[in-house]
Amino acid sequence: MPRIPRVVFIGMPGSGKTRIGREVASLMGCRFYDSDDEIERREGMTVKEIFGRYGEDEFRTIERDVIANFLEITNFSKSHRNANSSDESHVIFDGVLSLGGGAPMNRGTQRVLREYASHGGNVVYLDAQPEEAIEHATRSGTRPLLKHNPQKVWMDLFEKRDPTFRTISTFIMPTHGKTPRQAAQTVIDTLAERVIHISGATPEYDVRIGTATMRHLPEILGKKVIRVALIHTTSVQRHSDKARTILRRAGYDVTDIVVPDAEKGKTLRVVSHVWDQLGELGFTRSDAIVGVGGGAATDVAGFIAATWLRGITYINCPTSLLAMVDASTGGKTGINTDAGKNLVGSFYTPAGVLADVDTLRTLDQRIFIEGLGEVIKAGFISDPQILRIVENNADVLRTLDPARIDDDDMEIITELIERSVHVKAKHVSADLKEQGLREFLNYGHTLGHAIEKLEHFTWRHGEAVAVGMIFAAQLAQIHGIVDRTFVDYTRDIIESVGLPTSWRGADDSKVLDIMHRDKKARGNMLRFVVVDSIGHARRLENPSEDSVLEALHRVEE
Ligand SMILES: NC(=O)c1ccc[n+]([C@@H]2O[C@H](COP(=O)([O-])OP(=O)(O)OC[C@H]3O[C@@H](n4cnc5c(N)ncnc54)[C@H](O)[C@@H]3O)[C@@H](O)[C@H]2O)c1
Ligand SMILES: O=C(O)C(=O)C[C@@H](O)[C@H](O)[C@H](O)COP(=O)(O)O
Repeated sequence: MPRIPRVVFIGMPGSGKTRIGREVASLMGCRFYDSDDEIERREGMTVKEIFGRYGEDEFRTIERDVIANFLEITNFSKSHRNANSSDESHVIFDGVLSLGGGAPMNRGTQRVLREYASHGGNVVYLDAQPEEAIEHATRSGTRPLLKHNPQKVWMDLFEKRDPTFRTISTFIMPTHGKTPRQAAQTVIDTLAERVIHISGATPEYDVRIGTATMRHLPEILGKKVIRVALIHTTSVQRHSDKARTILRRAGYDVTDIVVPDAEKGKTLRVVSHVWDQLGELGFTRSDAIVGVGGGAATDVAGFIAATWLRGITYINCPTSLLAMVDASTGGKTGINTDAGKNLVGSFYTPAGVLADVDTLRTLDQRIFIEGLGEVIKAGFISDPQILRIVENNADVLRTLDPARIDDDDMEIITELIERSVHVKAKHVSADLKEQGLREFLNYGHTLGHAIEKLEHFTWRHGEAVAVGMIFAAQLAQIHGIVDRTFVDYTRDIIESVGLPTSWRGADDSKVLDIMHRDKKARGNMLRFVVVDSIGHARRLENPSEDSVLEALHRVEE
């Protein structure tokens, strides 16, 4: 089976393509290759001699062929493949390749790199500080190009190459302040991330799930952003501290804006107060918001971003399981009003979602388990494998102490997050504004939102959704859509992870009243999402009030 480099480094002269590339290869226990060495071996001449004898155009053609050969472009089949997963594959991703500084400027080489990346290859742009890179590049005195006025020559090249490097790379790695070893470790951590692309929205963006993912904040914000408002609650202070450090190191002017915890933060009063703060700070359209926290914090941060100056850039850094699997992705932003939950908001897409799974370690156990409500929902509406993983690991999940998550637990949790985000991505990419498919993400929410409101938010969102799913299953059974076994299975899996399975809280009329204010309702007609077989959702429109109340009474037991 052909072997293809797992990562290809590109960058300016002196950016560390060889030093960092070698470190990455050594940490991964694989071989390091340099395209210039390979060209010299193949041609039996030095790069300088090839330039001298044939000129740059011919050199770039040879270089393109060597790189294409390395990347086995012709061996790629149409089947999906991912260098970062163990998916079945017709090639093995192994080794590290470093390219000559000017290589990605050749159109043919660009096509080769794009094809490689489209099959899961990693093209890493080492983004070095000019002074450091120039110093490194000129130190050996072996680069003829930089012999005279290296500062100007390097900067001119940088102006030309940087935009291309940014578009051609699959990720950009700022190297400033890092030893080659640290930079290599960061590359390896990034390669281990699970990345889910969200399309069908402007901007399109990635959800990155892994460790220390907040390091990507600067590369997503880019160079135009000057001020960043870091919106968070005090309960996640240590995580927002990390974000602040990363942002300040990258040169942003960062202001912390602390909002009240949980649903208390999702109010117009809080939003209005933050608008005032942004006004005082002189926030312009080229400034940005970073929301760090649970789903309530990311919902309100997103809403503020959507409404300030009619929309500025924002990034979500979810820190609860529920926010990672659901709330942070998809661009539903909003606040609660006296009339009900999430009744005011907008669809406004983040520029990126950075889920650092290590932040889960500071969660309360109840909040962790709550998140499983939305995980199970994703399983019921779209991905039966999620339910199998939950079933197989129910004891671990129910008794998990987040402070003591070990590697095996983390693997299970990360898999559940990744799968749930895929479910979310499928629905929001196809239907950002909830005109059809996206409604299925609301499974369990019609009663769920009513419970939250009637219990004055003492019930957690995921807990209420859990009971809401049992209610929806009961309703589906009453309407002959599923049988009793399905209802029992729903209740059992929810119970197995320690989520509530019943609720008795209010007059029927109060529950019905809130259900009528659900966003899925149309006029006087109630509409529900039900599941007719595991992994497949559909709508149930205008069921009789008797059947709705019968289902409600069944969850009181
Ligand atoms: N926009 C969407 O698509 C979407 C989807 C699902 C849920 N939601 C919303 O998300 C909210 C529920 O999210 P949630 O369950 O994360 O609740 P939450 O935001 O209230 O967070 C739960 C609690 O955990 C704390 N917390 C969060 N991360 C922590 C950490 N790492 N360490 C310690 N404490 C931490 C929070 O401060 C809070 O006290 C609801 O408002 C719900 O409506 C939105
Ligand atoms: O993203 C969606 O769409 C969802 O419905 C996801 C839900 O899990 C989430 O709770 C959402 O906030 C509910 O939206 P709402 O419009 O019903 O309030």
